[in-house]
Amino acid sequence: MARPVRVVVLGSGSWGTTVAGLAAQNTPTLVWSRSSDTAAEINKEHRNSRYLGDRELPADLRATDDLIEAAHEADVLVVGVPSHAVRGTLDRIADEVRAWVPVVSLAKGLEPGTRLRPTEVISQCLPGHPVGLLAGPNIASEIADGLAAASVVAMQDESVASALQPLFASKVFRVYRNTDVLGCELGGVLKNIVAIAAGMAEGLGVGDNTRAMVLSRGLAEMIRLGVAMGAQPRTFSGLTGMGDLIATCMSPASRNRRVGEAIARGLSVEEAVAELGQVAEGVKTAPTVMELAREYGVEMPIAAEVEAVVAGRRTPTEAYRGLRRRAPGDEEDLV
Ligand SMILES: NC(=O)C1=CN([C@@H]2O[C@H](COP(=O)(O)OP(=O)(O)OC[C@H]3O[C@@H](n4cnc5c(N)ncnc54)[C@H](O)[C@@H]3O)[C@@H](O)[C@H]2O)C=CC1
Ligand SMILES: O=C(CO)COP(=O)(O)O
Repeated sequence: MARPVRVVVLGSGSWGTTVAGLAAQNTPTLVWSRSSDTAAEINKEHRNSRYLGDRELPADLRATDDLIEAAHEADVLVVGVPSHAVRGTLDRIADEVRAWVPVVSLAKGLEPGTRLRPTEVISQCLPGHPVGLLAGPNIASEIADGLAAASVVAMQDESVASALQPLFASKVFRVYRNTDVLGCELGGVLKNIVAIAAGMAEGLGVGDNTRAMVLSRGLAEMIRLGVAMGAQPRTFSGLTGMGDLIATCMSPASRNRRVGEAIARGLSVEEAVAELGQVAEGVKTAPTVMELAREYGVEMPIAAEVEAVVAGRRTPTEAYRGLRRRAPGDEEDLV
């Protein structure tokens, strides 16, 4: 009998640990943590208190602080570190991962400097491997609590995607497939910036109509840049686009939204990020997205205001005033 597929997740933050917990219910799974204390806590107490509080993890989820050991074990490699850490982590194991092992990114940001998406960074570090991502409206704490949700494995090769789906799925976690890797990945990246705007709106005490305007016009910006870069417009009305945008903008647990709210309360960006103690990818990604918007010649007024706020050039109140300066054009003009 063939031995089961072994999943290895790199990164033991809130989402890396949660995805490892999902996989461990289906197949032998190992999570790598750069913290030996966290690895020991997962192994001995089946918890990751720093990121997931008292939530109990599957007893057979194993953890290690040895990156090389983790790389050797992988039949499927899941990259769950933040976008800025993907290259540094994978460079250390480029010669250790077996050829053809599929690699699945969880990261929702862009690499600062290169402007590359995480799957592009992965392809540079691990050439020749099938590379894709798992994304959707997936607030980690809710999924760790066992609440129902859905996600998407995006891979160019549908047969690899089909093989990956059951590794992460459960009765309450539905995993779809999509071959539009670019569109799915950009959805997760861009919604974080709109979520910072939604958080600022929350902190400023706006009404529901304003919230809905930020989401809808934010989605229009996501589609505009995505299509200019070559993504399928339809992808943005699915789980990885509108779905993730709604979850992240609405959830008080979203780190990006919380950063926006904290800035509107008067904290500096640095103070807001420090208060959070977890990654809010939209903060680092906003300037990179505006570079892409300029390169592709697309207008992204909401993202531009968010970028100005995180760079300290505007207050949230000024940013919302700034949005009013632009004359409304044709609503259908998405591209
Ligand atoms: N938390 C969530 O609900 C979701 C998060 N994501 C995405 O997943 C990615 C990971 O996020 P989280 O687990 O939530 O972050 P987190 O802030 O909870 O944890 C980050 C993890 O990465 C590790 N890390 C940070 N810098 C590192 C470095 N230079 N080298 C190695 N390890 C490093 C930290 O020690 C920690 O274990 C992000 O791109 C995020 O946008 C995607 C879906 C849901
Ligand atoms: O991507 C997420 C939900 O799908 C998590 O969003 P935050 O990083 O804002 O918490």
